[in-house]
Amino acid sequence: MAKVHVFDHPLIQHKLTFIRKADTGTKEFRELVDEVSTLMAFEITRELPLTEINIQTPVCEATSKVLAGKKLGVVPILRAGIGMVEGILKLIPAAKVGHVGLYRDPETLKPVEYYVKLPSDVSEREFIVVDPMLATGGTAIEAINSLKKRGAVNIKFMCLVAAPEGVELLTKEHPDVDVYIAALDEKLNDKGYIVPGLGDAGDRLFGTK
Ligand SMILES: O=P(O)(O)OC[C@H]1O[C@H](OP(=O)(O)OP(=O)(O)O)[C@H](O)[C@@H]1O
Ligand SMILES: O=c1cc[nH]c(=O)[nH]1
Ligand SMILES: [Mg+2]
Repeated sequence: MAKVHVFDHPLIQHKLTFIRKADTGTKEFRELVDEVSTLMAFEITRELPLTEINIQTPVCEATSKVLAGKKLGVVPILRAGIGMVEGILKLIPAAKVGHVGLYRDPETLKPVEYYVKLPSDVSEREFIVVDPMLATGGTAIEAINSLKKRGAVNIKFMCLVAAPEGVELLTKEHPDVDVYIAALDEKLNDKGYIVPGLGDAGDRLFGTK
């Protein structure tokens, strides 16, 4: 069964408030999404394996811990997921970056795939699929289907704001995928937007309508 982690760290919650505010402009919105993504990456990497190496400190020889070199991949769901990539790479710069392009049809709310590019060693990597919004869940489910179809076996999903409907469907469809959320909101409205949410994440990141 998938685990659902809601990050209640005060810095994440504080920054998210300003991301949500309608009068936050594109520049500040993008910077805040970047910062929250770094903070979430700090939490999500908590269980990365370590190994010990021998080093010389100015005082003596010692054994000390370094990352064991697990192969990681970050996969933003285009477009809005792009806003989270740099923030994550600040902490795990060696991760490879794949892309899955999906948009949600505004009438049917069904996801439409238009692009996929993943690292070649898909089955050996641990992937973090990122998108600021998990609304109906259709997009995240399709993105993960796309990765699994190409051989991915180790996947986490990370988003800023989720609706309960999306979390329920995603964890039902992909029980092996743990979900990491900055805030679990109240519901979806009749247009499929998260309430209270933050509006259209892609439009707010890139200044489009
Ligand atoms: O959970 P769902 O109901 O599927 O909705 C969530 C999706 O909708 C938004 O993308 P959008 O279609 O606006 O594309 P964009 O990133 O290009 O703006 C958002 O960034 C998610 O990808
Ligand atoms: O609230 C929502 C729902 C889907 N996509 C968004 O960008 N925002
Ligand atoms: Mg959008």
